[in-house]
Amino acid sequence: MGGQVQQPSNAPHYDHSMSSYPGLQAGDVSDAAMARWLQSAGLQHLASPTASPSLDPRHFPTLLMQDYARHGLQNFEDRQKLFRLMKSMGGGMEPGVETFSPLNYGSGRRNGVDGLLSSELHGDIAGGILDLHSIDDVELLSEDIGHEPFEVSPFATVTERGFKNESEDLWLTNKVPNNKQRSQTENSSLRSSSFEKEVPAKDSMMNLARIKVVVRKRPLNKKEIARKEEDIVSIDASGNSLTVHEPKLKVDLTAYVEKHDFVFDAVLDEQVSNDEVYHVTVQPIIPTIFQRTKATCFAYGQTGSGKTYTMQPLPLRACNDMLNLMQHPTYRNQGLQLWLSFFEIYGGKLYDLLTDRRKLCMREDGRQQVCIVGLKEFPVSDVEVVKDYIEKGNASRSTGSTGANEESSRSHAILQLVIKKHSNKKEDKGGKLVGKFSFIDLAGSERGADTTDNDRQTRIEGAEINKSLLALKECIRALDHEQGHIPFRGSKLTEVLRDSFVGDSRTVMISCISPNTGSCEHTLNTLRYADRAERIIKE
Ligand SMILES: Nc1ncnc2c1ncn2[C@@H]1O[C@H](COP(=O)(O)OP(=O)(O)OP(=O)(O)O)[C@@H](O)[C@H]1O
Repeated sequence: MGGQVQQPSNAPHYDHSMSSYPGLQAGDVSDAAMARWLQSAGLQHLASPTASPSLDPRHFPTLLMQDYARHGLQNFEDRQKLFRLMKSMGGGMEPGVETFSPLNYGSGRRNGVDGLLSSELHGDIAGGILDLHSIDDVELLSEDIGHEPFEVSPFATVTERGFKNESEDLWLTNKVPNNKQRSQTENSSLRSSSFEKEVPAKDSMMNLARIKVVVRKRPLNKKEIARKEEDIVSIDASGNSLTVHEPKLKVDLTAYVEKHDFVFDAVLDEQVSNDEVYHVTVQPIIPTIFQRTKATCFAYGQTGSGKTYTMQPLPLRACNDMLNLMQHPTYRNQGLQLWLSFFEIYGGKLYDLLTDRRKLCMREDGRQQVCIVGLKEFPVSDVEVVKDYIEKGNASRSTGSTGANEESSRSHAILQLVIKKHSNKKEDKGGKLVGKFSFIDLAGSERGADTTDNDRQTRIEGAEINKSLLALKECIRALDHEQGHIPFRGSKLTEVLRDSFVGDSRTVMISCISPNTGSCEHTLNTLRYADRAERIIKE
């Protein structure tokens, strides 16, 4: 699996397949048509005359993953888009045929693929799979920003280019990075940033999907390997679908396997590094934080599935990119300052993780703005300092031990990065909020359902966690249906996140799954939670 694109077994010969290229007539591959076609897939930057070497659809049937970088496909999403283009050319598939889940998910997807193949050329390439092209044409203004939006610099160029680093090479060549390589790449990615020189244009930022659902599968751990458990999750090379092979027994006790297929915006296999997770999930949203957006990224999944492992590195990388963007001429003299706070919700109560778990209290002001009284915010201008804050906060978190994880989180931990604009005026004490990114490491999803545990405290924890996860799903549902009423009051978690859901918001949900046989039921539950969230979005 991971990384290597499988070549279609019956890849079309160039001469015969041209008529099936959207907008291209056989023998008439004009640059303009090529550009329009790439544009329809959100890959317009590859059509530029400066893109070298330029892409030629005749080479698609033989294009390998290792060729992607050479053609300027630097990031994961571009590769997914191109892969889908190649698929749509007939690489062993009937147009419009996709993997469908038994839950009948994907009926909308068929339309999307048909849209791509229409002569209009305006079809949404992903049909909502990677809904990066859907345009939010109603730009909701957040209630608490009184000032004008920042102008995008005339120097700004549209770019979706991510940064290429060693971890990406490792991923491409299908090798699992060892610990040394991992720590080297993770440190080097903190020094470099794709935003140092370029700020994406506002239009391209606002084209980002409002809600994105990504699945991450962790590798089998030592205990699971020792127990000879099997890996029952296979990931499609397209990078957006997966199959769970559930072992089952018939009434006559013969064994059989039931397959469950799911499709999401992106599916990351066990070889994908934390850097790549960052590029796919958080990085595209960072510039929007400077444009009055409030973003939320959370990890969901059973205990031991990798939520903390996935979430912990993200704020550090986000800080690095935000600080770099602040140095860009567009923002350098705007009086911007980055602030960090870190707290947890445990048993329905709030605790500041950076001030010895001081108890906090949540209030609403007259404008229904959520205010966490007593929460300490720290100014940040250096990633090393952020590292210390994150370590300190994590050490204060409420953890316990579960069968699957010795260091299991019993709380929801919320790390917020806030950009504020400060002026020299006397009355401007705290600065005005520009944008906010909340990173949430949720407690294990199965705890709420755990009725076998007789410990009262654990049952209270479970009930609270369950309530908040349900409330979170309800809010995402309401948000996506653009309902006037969003049920924030369903739990402390959603109340706290209230201001991240109103106005111009972006949400990324990372569903973490364990691949072993013993976790099958929880894995299916996690995927169904994510699948519902995804379907809510597409309906
Ligand atoms: N993608 C991964 N690659 C390698 N190791 C991983 C990966 N994901 C998780 N792990 C390892 O699995 C173990 C459990 O991960 P983690 O603590 O992140 O789970 P969790 O979902 O946060 O659990 P809990 O809900 O109990 O807090 C850790 O030892 C972690 O290092």
